[in-house]
Amino acid sequence: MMNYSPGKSASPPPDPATSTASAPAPAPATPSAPAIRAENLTVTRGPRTVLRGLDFEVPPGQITGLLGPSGCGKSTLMRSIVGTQDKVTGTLRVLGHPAGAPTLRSRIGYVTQAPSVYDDLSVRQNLDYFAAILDPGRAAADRRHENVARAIADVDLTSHADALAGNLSGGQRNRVSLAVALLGTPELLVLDEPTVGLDPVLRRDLWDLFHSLATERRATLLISSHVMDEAERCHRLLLMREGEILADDTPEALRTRTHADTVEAAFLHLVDEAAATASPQKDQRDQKERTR
Ligand SMILES: Nc1ncnc2c1ncn2[C@@H]1O[C@H](COP(=O)(O)OP(=O)(O)OP(=O)(O)O)[C@@H](O)[C@H]1O
Repeated sequence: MMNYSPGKSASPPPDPATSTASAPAPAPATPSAPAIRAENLTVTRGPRTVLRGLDFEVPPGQITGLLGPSGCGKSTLMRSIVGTQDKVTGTLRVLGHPAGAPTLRSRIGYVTQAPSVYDDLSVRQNLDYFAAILDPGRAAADRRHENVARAIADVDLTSHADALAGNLSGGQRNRVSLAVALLGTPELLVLDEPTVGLDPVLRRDLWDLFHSLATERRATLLISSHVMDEAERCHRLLLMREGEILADDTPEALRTRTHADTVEAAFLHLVDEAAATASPQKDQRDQKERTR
């Protein structure tokens, strides 16, 4: 079990594997300044416009799910937010600064889809290495030791702390990456498909950890997934399709608005609605990009 006490929350979030439309995650009170604010955010990659004039806000201290089919632009949006994406135009403010500002480096934890760990180091050595970069010097040794132990416990790898990362399963290596991102106690965590390849028990435990980070550490989490049942675990959702935001709302409001039982059904409803109102210009543009 991960380092999380469900009893501390007013009402624990539902299990994504078994959650139903009647069990949305509780949302903490929303303070005013958004953690992320995008206006007319546009990104091109090669000849393609991958994100098309996005306008949205991500509230602080909550879990926002970024959902949509493969290739819709989720990773590109996350890369833009953490400042590693080229050819970004429009406005993108993160924790009150322009995305990519050096001052944000220690305030954001980012976990990519491919785990970034050293296979020839143990779990603890990986964490020690990144902790020494974040918080260098002899005087910080005790603090680093504590932070490393906490991050390893957060992701439930204490019993594997001395195993070589290269000998771990794919899901375990993903969790080492997540532990690295948790080291600096970041205010914003950007997690690109963190639950891919995990069994239902680990998935549930990770979602419990995410909720504890939001409720107890007041962190803001932006989590991408293309598994729609995980949407029910989020306080808010950004539903994406083909580089555009189809909806920006709570899971409950989305289901109510579309008269759907699940977020997946709501998403399909919104896709059909968007197709029905698509302009001939958009059809022409799509056709042109497909033939490039
Ligand atoms: N280097 C590149 N050059 C041109 N187009 C690219 C490049 N990388 C990605 N794309 C395109 O950008 C679009 C968005 O890709 P992105 O990886 O952001 O999608 P995604 O929603 O994260 O997909 P997945 O869920 O499969 O990870 C895709 O259509 C992809 O083909």
